Amino acid sequence: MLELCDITAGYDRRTPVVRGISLTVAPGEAVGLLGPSGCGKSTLARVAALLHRPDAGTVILDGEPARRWRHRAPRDLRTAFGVLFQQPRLSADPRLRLAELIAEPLRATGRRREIPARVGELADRVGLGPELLARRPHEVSDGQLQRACLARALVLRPPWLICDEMTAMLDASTTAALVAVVESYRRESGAGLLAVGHDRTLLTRWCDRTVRWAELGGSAERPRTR
Ligand SMILES: Nc1ncnc2c1ncn2[C@@H]1O[C@H](COP(=O)(O)OP(=O)(O)OP(=O)(O)O)[C@@H](O)[C@H]1O
Repeated sequence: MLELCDITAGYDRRTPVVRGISLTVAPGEAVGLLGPSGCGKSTLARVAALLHRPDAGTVILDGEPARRWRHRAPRDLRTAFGVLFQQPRLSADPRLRLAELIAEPLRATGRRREIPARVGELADRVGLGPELLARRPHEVSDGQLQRACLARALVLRPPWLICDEMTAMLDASTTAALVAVVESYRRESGAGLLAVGHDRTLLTRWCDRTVRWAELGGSAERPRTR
């Protein structure tokens, strides 16, 4: 269970952008979080993935409250999340070829031996051929780079996925392809998903339930079921 309890977070303690938000994702569940631009969805998504320390409130992962954040979080908690952001270029090292980008989490966790098989399998899954895998981020389209970032997010087989406007920059067919990859991964792994965005049609089709930002807050979650 991923529990966000009464989270207050932001970039200046005097004016938090997220105030007293609570949200729960059950194992295997897909929850969509809808909200207008600038309301704080990305900030909350980063808190959920242990990438941003909240000013107040608790993130509880499978009963264990998170106490450390970013690189200070224990590895097993940090690697429990596969995270995808809206702009793949901001989260991709421009020096790495796509194959190296996908392999990065395996390298960082000392699992180099798994790299060839796992990168091949995931490249197939997201639809990247050998020629694209040899290119660097500036030599591919946003959609191709996002495919590589999705492969990277799945490479450690995380039990949780956090997708922050993952498809906002993409066309309809790439969006459908990436959502299909996420869903097939979730079917086989049982991973839970928090998908953040402002596309109501996409999120209500994709997720088991969708909650609106305006409905969250205080200490109680008031989910909207589709
Ligand atoms: N690194 C930062 N430093 C200071 N303020 C920030 C930072 N990142 C975001 N903000 C501000 O926090 C607020 C919430 O931003 P956030 O990105 O969480 O919203 P969002 O709902 O995801 O928006 P969008 O849908 O446009 O991506 C905004 O007012 C934004 O300007």
